[in-house]
Amino acid sequence: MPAKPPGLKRPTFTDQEALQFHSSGRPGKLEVIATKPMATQRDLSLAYSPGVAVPVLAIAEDESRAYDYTTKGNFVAVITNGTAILGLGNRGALAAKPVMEGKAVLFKRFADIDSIDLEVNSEDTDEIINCVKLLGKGWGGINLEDIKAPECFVIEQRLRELMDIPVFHDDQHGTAIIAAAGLLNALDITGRTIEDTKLVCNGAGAAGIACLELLKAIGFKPENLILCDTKGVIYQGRTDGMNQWKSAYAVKTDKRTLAEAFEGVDVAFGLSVKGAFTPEMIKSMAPNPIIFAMANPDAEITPEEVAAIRDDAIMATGRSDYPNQINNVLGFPYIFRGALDVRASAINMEMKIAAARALADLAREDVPDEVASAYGARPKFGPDYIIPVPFDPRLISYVPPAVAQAAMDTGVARKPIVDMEIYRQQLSARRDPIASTLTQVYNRVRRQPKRVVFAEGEEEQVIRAAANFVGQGLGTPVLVGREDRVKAAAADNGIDLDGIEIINARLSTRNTAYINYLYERLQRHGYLIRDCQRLVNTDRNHFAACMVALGDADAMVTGVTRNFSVALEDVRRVIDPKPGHRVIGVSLVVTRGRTVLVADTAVTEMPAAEDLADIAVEAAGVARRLGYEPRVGMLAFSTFGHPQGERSERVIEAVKILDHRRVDFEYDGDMAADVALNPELMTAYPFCRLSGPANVLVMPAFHSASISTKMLQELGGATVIGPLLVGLDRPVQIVPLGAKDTQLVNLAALAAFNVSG
Ligand SMILES: NC(=O)C1=CN([C@@H]2O[C@H](COP(=O)(O)OP(=O)(O)OC[C@H]3O[C@@H](n4cnc5c(N)ncnc54)[C@H](OP(=O)(O)O)[C@@H]3O)[C@@H](O)[C@H]2O)C=CC1
Ligand SMILES: CC(=O)C(=O)O
Ligand SMILES: [Mg+2]
Repeated sequence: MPAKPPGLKRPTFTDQEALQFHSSGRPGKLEVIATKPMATQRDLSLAYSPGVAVPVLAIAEDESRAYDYTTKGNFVAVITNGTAILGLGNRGALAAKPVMEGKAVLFKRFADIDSIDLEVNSEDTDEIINCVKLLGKGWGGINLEDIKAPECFVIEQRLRELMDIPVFHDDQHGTAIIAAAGLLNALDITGRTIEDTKLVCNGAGAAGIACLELLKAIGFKPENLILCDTKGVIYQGRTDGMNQWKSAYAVKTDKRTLAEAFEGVDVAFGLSVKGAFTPEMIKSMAPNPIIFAMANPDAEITPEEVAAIRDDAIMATGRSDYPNQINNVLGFPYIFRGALDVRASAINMEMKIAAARALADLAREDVPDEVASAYGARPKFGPDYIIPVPFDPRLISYVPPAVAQAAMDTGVARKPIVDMEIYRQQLSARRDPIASTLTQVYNRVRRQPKRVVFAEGEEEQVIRAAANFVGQGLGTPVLVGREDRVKAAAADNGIDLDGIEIINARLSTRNTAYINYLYERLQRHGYLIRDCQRLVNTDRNHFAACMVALGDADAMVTGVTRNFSVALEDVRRVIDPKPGHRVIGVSLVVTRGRTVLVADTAVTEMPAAEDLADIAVEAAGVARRLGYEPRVGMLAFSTFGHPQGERSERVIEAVKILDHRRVDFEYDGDMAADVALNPELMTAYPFCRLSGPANVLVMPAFHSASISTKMLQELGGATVIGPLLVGLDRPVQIVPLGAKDTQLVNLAALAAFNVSG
C-alpha cells in the first residue's frame, strides 16, 4: 500500500501511479551504460578481443589489478532471496526485484556506487551461500537484503568467512547503525548515560538482534537490554520459539510480557509490526522516554498517539513524513562508499560504530542553507532533530571518511586513503545535488502549502497533476475550467478530485475586479473595457494571471496547450516584471550526477551586453535560491578573446559590466562550454576567476541556449527541468507544450516555492 502521511487527504501516489512509474519507458529502474567510447573498430578491439586480453593477463597475475581495470572497485551486488521483503514477508525471489533495483538506484543516487540486483531463487541456506560465493569475485562488496531471520545470520556469517570483500546485511546492520546514531543523541538530550540506560526491543529478527549487538558494542550493559518477540520477553530458560541468536540476548528477569518489560524503561525500540505498542505501555515508561517505533511501513505506535499520552517523549519512526526518520538509506550508500574506497575486505564493528558516531555528530552541527530551506525553519539539534535527514548533502563527505578511517585503523583497508581532506573534497563532488534540491523545494512547499491555479484545468494531465499536488501535501490546486468537463475528464481517468477547486472563469464572482484591474493596465495600450471583459471571461491565462495578481491564488501554471511565447505574452499583459528585474528562462540541466543552470532559455532572443549581465544576475539568484553557490560561466564560441567575433565581444562587454556592478557571485568569460565545465581545460587559463567548474551557464543568445539544452536532453540523456520563468512580480511557470503531469507538478512546486524569489 502507498504510504499515507498524516494530515494528507490521500496517499502521495496511487497504486496505478506506482505501477506506471515502474513500467513507463524502459521497464524497471536500471540500465547499463558504457563508460568507454564504443564508436570505432579500434574502440571495439580495445574493449573486447583482442585488447581485452591485456588486462585479463594482468589480473590473472595479480588479482588486485581487477580494481584498476574493471568495475570491481565501485560495484556492489544487492542480493536477496525474497523471504522478508520490507514488511511484506516472503513473496519469492522475483517479487523482490523492484526493491533490489530500488536499492541499486539509491546506491547510485546518493554515493555514485554502481550496483546490480541479484534475486537468488532458493530458501536453502547452503545453496544461497554457494551461489554468492561462486559469483562474488567480480564485486567490491555485497549488500544482502530482505532475507528472513534466522537464515540471514547464517548466510551472512558464512559469507563473511568465505569472501575477502565486505558482506553486509543491511536490514541488520544498516538499521542498527542509524538507530544507534539517533539513540546516542537522544540519550544526550535527555541527560542519560549509556551505562545506566534501560532499553526494551520488540522484534527479535534481523533488525532487532543486530540493534542489540551494536548497542552492546557501544557500551550498553547486557542486563539493561530486554528483547521481546511474539512470545513476549526472551528470558533465560525460555524454550518456546527460541534460536541461538535470541538465546544470546536472554536475560535473567521475572518479566514475561512486553507490557511488563515497558514498566519504567528509558528506551523502547520497535522492530516488529504495526500497532505493537499500546498507550498503557508508553504511559508506564520512565520520564523523558525515548521511543523508536521503526516497523515499516507503519510504526508500532504513531507520534500522534504518543503525543496524546505524554509530552516528554523523544519519538522516531522509519517514515519520512515525521521528524526523526530512522531509515537505513542514511547508511548503506555511505558505508559502502567508505569501504570501497579503501578496498576493504570487510565491514567490521569498528566501521559500523564509526558510521553511527559520524551520523550522530552530523546532527549536532548547524545545518546548511540547503537543509534549512527544506524545513522552512532551520532544524536545530533537539528532540525533533536527533538524526540527519536523508537529503542532507553533507552525508557523503562525513560518513565515508569515518568508515574508511576505521577500516584503516583496524587493518581491513587494502588501499589506505592518503589525504583525508582531498578525499572529502572528492566525495562532495560525487553527489548529485538535484535530488536534494527538488526534495528541498517540495518539503518547503509542504510546510507552507500554497494555492496554485492551473489555467488549463480541463486537460487530463493537468487534472492528474492537480491530484498529485494535493496528494503530496503541496497545497490547494485551482483548476480553471467548466466544472462538468473537469468532472467528466476526472471520472473517465479515475482521478480523485478531493481537495481540488474548480473555477469557471465565466461564472466567477471576481470577474468585475479582474476586468477593472486589467482595464486600468491596458486602457492606454489600445484595449477597450470590452476587450478586457473578453480576455477575463474567455481566456484562461488572463483569468488565472488575474487571480494571482489580485491575491486569489499564490502561483500559476500554464503552457500545456499553448506555445511558451504566446502564454508568456498573455501573462505579461497581467503581471509586470519585479521592479529592477529582468524576465528570463532558466533551465536546470541534470546529467551524469551534475546539475547546471542554463540561461536565458526562454525570453530574450539576441541579448546585448547589458542584457547578458542582467541574465547572469537573475540566473545566479535562482542558483542561490536552489541552494547552489553560483559560479557563472559567460559562454561564447571563444575563450578569453580567441577567436574573435562580434558575439564574443558582447560577452566580453557583459563581463566588464558585471565587474562594474560589483556583483556578489563568481563569474568569468568569455569562455567556451568545455572550458567552463572541465576543470582540466580551465587550468590552461590560470587567471580564470572561477574557483571550480561553472554551475550557471549564461548563453550568448536564446538560440544557443535552446539548441544546446534540447540536444543534451535528446542525445545526452540529460533531464531538463524548465525553463523556469523568473523575474516576474508574481510566481508563474509556463510548462513546455504538451508537458506531462510529472513536469507540471515539478513546475507547480517550483512556482509555489517561488523560485523567482
Ligand atoms: N526503519 C528501518 O530502516 C527498518 C525497519 N525494519 C522493520 O523492522 C521490522 C522487522 O524486520 P526484520 O527484523 O527484518 O524481520 P524479521 O522477520 O527478521 O523479524 C521480525 C521479528 O519481529 C517479531 N514480531 C513480529 N510480530 C511481533 C509482535 N506482534 N510482537 C512482538 N514481536 C513481533 C518476530 O517475532 P518471532 O521471532 O517470535 O517470530 C521477529 O522476531 C519490519 O517491520 C521492518 O520493516 C527493518 C529494517 C530496517
Ligand atoms: C528499510 C528496509 O530495508 C526494510 O524495511 O526492509
Ligand atoms: Mg530491507
